[in-house]
Amino acid sequence: MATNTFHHIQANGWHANSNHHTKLRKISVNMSSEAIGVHRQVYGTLKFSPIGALTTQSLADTLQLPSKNYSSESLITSNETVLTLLRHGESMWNEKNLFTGCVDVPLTQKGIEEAIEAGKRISNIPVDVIYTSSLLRAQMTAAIAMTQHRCKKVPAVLHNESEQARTWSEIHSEEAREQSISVITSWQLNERMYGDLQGFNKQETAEKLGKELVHAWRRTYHSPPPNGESLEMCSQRAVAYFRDEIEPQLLSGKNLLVTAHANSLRSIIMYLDRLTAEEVINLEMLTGIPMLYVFEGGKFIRRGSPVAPTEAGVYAYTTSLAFYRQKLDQMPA
Ligand SMILES: O=C(O)[C@@H](CO)OP(=O)(O)O
Repeated sequence: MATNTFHHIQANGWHANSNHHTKLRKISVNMSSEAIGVHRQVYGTLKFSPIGALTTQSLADTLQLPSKNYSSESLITSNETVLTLLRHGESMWNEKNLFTGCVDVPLTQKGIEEAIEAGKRISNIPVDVIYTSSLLRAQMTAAIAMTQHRCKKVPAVLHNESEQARTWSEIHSEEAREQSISVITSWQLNERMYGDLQGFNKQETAEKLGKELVHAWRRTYHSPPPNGESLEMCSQRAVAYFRDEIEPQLLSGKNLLVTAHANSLRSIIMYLDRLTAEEVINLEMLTGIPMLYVFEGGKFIRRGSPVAPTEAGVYAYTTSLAFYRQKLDQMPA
């Protein structure tokens, strides 16, 4: 991989060390300057999906926007939707370098700050529904990130653990419902279950049992840690959930935020980017760095990580996103 390419990916908080499959292409995005106010070049990492999001058709579709309603659903009238993936901020066990897996520990102060920063980065990206794991650190990250969102909607957890919990958490005012974003929690998005390693220090374990063995448990696709899940096992439940629950929502026009974990997200990205078992070894997920995908025509196109809310280029990903940002600008303060 060319040095520039590697640096670009690193700058986006995205460590994909694979050097022969990641192609960086420069995409010239020429949008209506009157409508969008930007004409910029956007850099995207393309693996196997062709770029198809920027067509005159989608621009024409997007131009038919209602003026009063600020919901992202009505703003994005093309068939395009966005998927934002976000690993939780630093947890108290990340800080201590302990194998965490399904142990349910909260964020550190640094993790809270990372979630705020992530929220700023996605504050102009539409979010209609939030999916999160059933673990506190992912839920905290989603809730904290949404405090920064310019739509000012309130995330509200749908409690689906029993019929009673579902009924008792219902919102009955239509106005309040419109101003809220449903949060759907699912164990299938949880971190891989780390088995007998949960609670042990990663470095000490590597020193005791051998670096190669521990690296194989942590990063390879097929090797399960003792009594725990391999990435493959984690992938079977996380990707099945993604295909059965998350993809249909994107297809139905919803823009989604998914907050989850290093290995459930590695599984999902492996599926989205069609990585091989070899390639996924080098896929590292940083805490609190959002990654944006555009979903159009049944294809996922990775668009990188939004850098900052002030960065004009962020809004030049697609015309629909630029319009959504423009509508947010018009919202009363
Ligand atoms: O401990 C864990 O649960 C995970 C993520 O922090 O560790 P790893 O770096 O091995 O994926």
